[in-house]
Amino acid sequence: MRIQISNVTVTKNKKDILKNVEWKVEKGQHWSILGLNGSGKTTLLNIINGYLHPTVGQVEVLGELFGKTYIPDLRKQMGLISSSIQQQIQEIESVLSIVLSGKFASIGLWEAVDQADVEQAKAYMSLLKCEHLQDREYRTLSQGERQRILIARALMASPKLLILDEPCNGLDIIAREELLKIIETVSKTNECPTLIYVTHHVEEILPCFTHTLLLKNGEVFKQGRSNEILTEKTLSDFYDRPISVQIEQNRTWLALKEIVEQK
Ligand SMILES: Nc1ncnc2c1ncn2[C@@H]1O[C@H](COP(=O)(O)OP(=O)(O)OP(=O)(O)O)[C@@H](O)[C@H]1O
Repeated sequence: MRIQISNVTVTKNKKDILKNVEWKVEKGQHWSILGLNGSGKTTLLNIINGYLHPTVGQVEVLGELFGKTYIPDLRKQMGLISSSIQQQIQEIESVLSIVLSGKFASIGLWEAVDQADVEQAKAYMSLLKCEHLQDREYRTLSQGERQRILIARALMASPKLLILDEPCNGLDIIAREELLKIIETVSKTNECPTLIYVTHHVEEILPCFTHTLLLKNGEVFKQGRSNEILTEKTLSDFYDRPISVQIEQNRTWLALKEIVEQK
């Protein structure tokens, strides 16, 4: 079992921002988490990373029960790609150094590396299609390039779990599609960690995401196999709007029926 969240409630200022969440992620699955703004996605990720403790309930990640494990050690087995990680990277650090620092899960490269580490970093940069950027400073990179480098960096630690928190935010359609294609490629590698992909956008849910969790107002609205969750009926209920669904390139694309019909 990669993640087991049992009956988790988080209460802040007398409000339940997560309520009775039950969720299991098994080895071999990749999950997307879909929710509107304020639905509790970030709170759930903070619970998994051990940055936030539930008010009620039990959390187990990679077989370790929270409360009985040393979370900083556990975090070394979890990669996280998020806007807050992006902001922590030094503007003048080189791409190769950033990727290498992933081996130590450090911001900045402070430890000695050997040739095998450099070869490994180059292999990941090649997988993420950013090898040509290795000597560039972080500040000179586009948003899409930054995301690719941060994924290569996360893979250097050989994590068992890789959390991608809205990685396509701020990307234009071409950069977004390039990044999604790369994520699909990563998902097919033998050593691919369990992926957790958080998004507002259904069309970003790639075929590799075998399962989807719908979060609404802090509660699990529905969860299960993506092809059973991403249906017109479930998504219309989820968004409280009539939704029409089209499947293209094995992905689900949405339109609001009211808007389609007004045309
Ligand atoms: N410390 C806190 N005190 C009070 N309310 C909070 C706190 N942290 C989060 N919330 C509220 O809990 C709700 C869920 O927040 P969360 O950030 O988890 O949502 P989200 O799904 O990640 O949203 P977004 O997609 O906009 O990032 C929001 O209404 C937020 O205002």
